[in-house]
Amino acid sequence: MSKIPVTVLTGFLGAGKTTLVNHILTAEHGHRIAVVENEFGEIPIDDALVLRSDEEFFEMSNGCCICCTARTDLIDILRKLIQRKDRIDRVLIETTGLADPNPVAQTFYADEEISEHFALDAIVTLVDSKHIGQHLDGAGVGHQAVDQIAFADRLVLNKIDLVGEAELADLRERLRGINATAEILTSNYSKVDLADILGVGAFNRIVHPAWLDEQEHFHDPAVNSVGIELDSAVDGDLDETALREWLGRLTAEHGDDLYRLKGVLAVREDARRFVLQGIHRIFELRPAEPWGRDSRGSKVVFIGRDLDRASLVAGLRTCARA
Ligand SMILES: Nc1nc2c(ncn2[C@@H]2O[C@H](COP(=O)(O)OP(=O)(O)OP(=O)(O)O)[C@@H](O)[C@H]2O)c(=O)[nH]1
Repeated sequence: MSKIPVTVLTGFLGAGKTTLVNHILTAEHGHRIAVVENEFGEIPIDDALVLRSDEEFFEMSNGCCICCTARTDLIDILRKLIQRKDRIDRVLIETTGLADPNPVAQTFYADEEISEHFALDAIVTLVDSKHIGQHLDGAGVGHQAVDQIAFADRLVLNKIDLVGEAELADLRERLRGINATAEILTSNYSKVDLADILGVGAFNRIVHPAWLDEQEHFHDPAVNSVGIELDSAVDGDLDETALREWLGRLTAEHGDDLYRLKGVLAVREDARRFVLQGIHRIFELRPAEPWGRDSRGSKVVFIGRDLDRASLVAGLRTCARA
């Protein structure tokens, strides 16, 4: 049974989230998306569209529906969506004002029924290209605007009508300094190709090798990124038990500072690649495609605050010697 992919949408105040949601709810894009709103009442939809108090979902004419968690919690909403599964093919959760995607992400791992039907797909962060600079100026880690950029899988630079090419190039450079790995898209009035933000499989995807090369560009001292590469022929494969224990300890002890961990790993005596994905204290390590003729090796990227490269390298190497 295929799981319904879930996109988590974040973005600082005024970035264009509501504009995107309105676009999803009204345009003929062919996707049947359930939009879960944090707070109902933010979307400027007609009076005619306002939910009656006993209704939890409002169906739009393009096949999408909208529901809100103000009245009930996310798990309840998702349970109800399971019953409507034949009518939706994607879920988008707008995390209004929520800097930390951890509680939302947790829902998809911690609850058995939910994780059976849904799979976290990607975290998409909308950025107001004109104004984000002033939010980032002087903002340290822990500031919403910085954090939302740091943990994104996709960054959508919106409002590009308001900036020139040079300004946009500077912005890209700056965002690369906070998040070396997210794919960057641009938009006007949040008009993105929905296929670019929904069902992208960031949580399933094999890590792109270019990620590690991009570490060199990382220069924001507050948020840093540590990329580690082990060549199996030289350093050996990893022991799965040791690896799980180490990751468990690492995320338990440093979960607050670890925004994302992602990687592809060579596990001893297993022909398959193992994919690592994590957000703060949640991590998932699972087998994926076989290595085949590719040479085996482990690549991991940690993104977070004040990460200690030496101890991360030592920790991972220990798993290769276990
Ligand atoms: N010029 C320009 N304005 C835009 C664009 N996208 C959105 N806006 C405008 O920016 C304002 C804020 O957009 P919203 O979609 O409400 O932003 P939001 O992220 O939902 O804002 P909050 O709910 O405050 O977090 C609105 O007036 C939009 O019409 C764009 O690409 N260019």
